[in-house]
Amino acid sequence: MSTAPRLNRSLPGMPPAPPVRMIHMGIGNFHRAHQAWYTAHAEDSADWGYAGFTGNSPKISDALAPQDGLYTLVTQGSDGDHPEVIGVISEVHPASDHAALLAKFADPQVVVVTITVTEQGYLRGPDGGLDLSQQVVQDDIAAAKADPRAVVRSAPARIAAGLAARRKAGAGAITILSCDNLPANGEVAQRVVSDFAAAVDPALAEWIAGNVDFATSMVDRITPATTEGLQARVEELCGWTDASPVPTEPFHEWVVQGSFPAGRPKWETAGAKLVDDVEPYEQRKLWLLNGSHTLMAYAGPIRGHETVEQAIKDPKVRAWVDTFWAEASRYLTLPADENADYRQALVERFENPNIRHNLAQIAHDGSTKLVVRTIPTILNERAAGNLPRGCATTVAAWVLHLRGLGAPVADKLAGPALEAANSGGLEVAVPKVLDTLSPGLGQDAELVALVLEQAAAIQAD
Ligand SMILES: NC(=O)c1ccc[n+]([C@@H]2O[C@H](COP(=O)([O-])OP(=O)(O)OC[C@H]3O[C@@H](n4cnc5c(N)ncnc54)[C@H](O)[C@@H]3O)[C@@H](O)[C@H]2O)c1
Ligand SMILES: O=P(O)(O)OC[C@@H](O)[C@@H](O)[C@H](O)[C@H](O)CO
Repeated sequence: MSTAPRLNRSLPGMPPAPPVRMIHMGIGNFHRAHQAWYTAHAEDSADWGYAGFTGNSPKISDALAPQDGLYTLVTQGSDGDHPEVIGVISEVHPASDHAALLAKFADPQVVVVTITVTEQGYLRGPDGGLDLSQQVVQDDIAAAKADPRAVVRSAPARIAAGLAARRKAGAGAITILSCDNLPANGEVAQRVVSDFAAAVDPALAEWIAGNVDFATSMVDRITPATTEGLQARVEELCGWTDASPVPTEPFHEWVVQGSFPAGRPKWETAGAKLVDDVEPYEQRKLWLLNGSHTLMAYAGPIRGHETVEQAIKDPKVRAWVDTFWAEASRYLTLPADENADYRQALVERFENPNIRHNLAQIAHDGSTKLVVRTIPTILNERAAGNLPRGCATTVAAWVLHLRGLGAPVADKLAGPALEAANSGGLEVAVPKVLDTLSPGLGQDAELVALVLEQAAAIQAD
């Protein structure tokens, strides 16, 4: 049993809690390595504290509340582990503390809400709007109609309930800033929150349209899940126990587009880029980094790999990744030489031997991820008359994954794809799975043949 003290603000040298002027919804590892890090490193960090809320499970709030919101961020580079205490989370709450969430939204001092609720947390339907067919959405609409302060569970409903409380309090304009790996994540957040509000109270939807800035951002920092080994390492390096330290890589990037009518931390002083159009950066990151992660997450485990590092160092996987990158790069709008440098830097980041990024973690929720990471390049390539072998490798590996090979399936929305993938032999399954990703794609005989070829290649040797 350790005799080391638990990390908390009364230990010598710990930072004071800044005043709460921001909310984070979906506090997990990524928020703590990224938005909280940028805030802690901004020149006005002493003025900007976070009230952090988990997205669903109370695991992180249970770990951080006894630590006064403090945690150890361990940057794992080729030169070893660098621990740092991050102090900008001034208070932390479980998602179930709905009253606290409403109180923070109603506070005029609070002017920014960052969110990381995962790609599936937005509950989008096939038309991009809020999926009204989902039970949780229907339950939340009924609850919010009966009482605007009623406890609701989905992210769009919780944000809309917070905004209703803000409108009632006359607390003024606010920015909702999405930090999830989704293209046009600000527009996506705006659409699902506005759809929810319109279903509950059209006047609220109108208030949102006039008072809420939905900002968009490209976020990047490879941040795996915490391990017990990291907890032991922190105790060894720092002399305190931390129930929830965060491992991360040295690289970080944040490109933000928003008007922030009520202010924000000076994130640019910590290296964030504030731009008028985030889309070119988003596309490059989602297609090159996340797209190749997705390829490796399904193909890697079938070839016996557990981590990104192992997969990228397998020459066969590396060749598939290079092929995929060449295909996707044809449709990027940033300068070609910058994209080439970006790919080279990605190889170095993926090969980092000190970061253990499990492929099974990245394999979660493929039905949502392939649609934004792989399908756009397939459609672009087919329209140009090309056969995209790299993209076909991702699809083939995903079909094999859905048929039980490699990492276990963890994807609440994969029902139709799972059924399609297991409906017969691969020749039957592949067109059906392609149709779940993009209706009609399964009719493309040349593409189907290529996916089958790559399925054989993944399973060879
Ligand atoms: N980890 C990374 O390297 C990384 C990098 C860039 C972007 N991101 C984005 O951040 C998200 C979270 O990643 P993480 O590493 O912090 O994961 P995590 O598992 O550490 O935390 C996930 C958080 O999301 C919440 N959540 C999960 N499902 C939800 C749902 N359906 N509705 C509302 N909240 C939900 C959880 O309660 C938790 O608070 C990713 O899905 C991705 O979009 C992560
Ligand atoms: O976080 P997800 O689940 O959207 O995707 C898994 C990884 O591709 C992702 O977390 C990357 O590590 C991250 O996007 C790097 O910035």
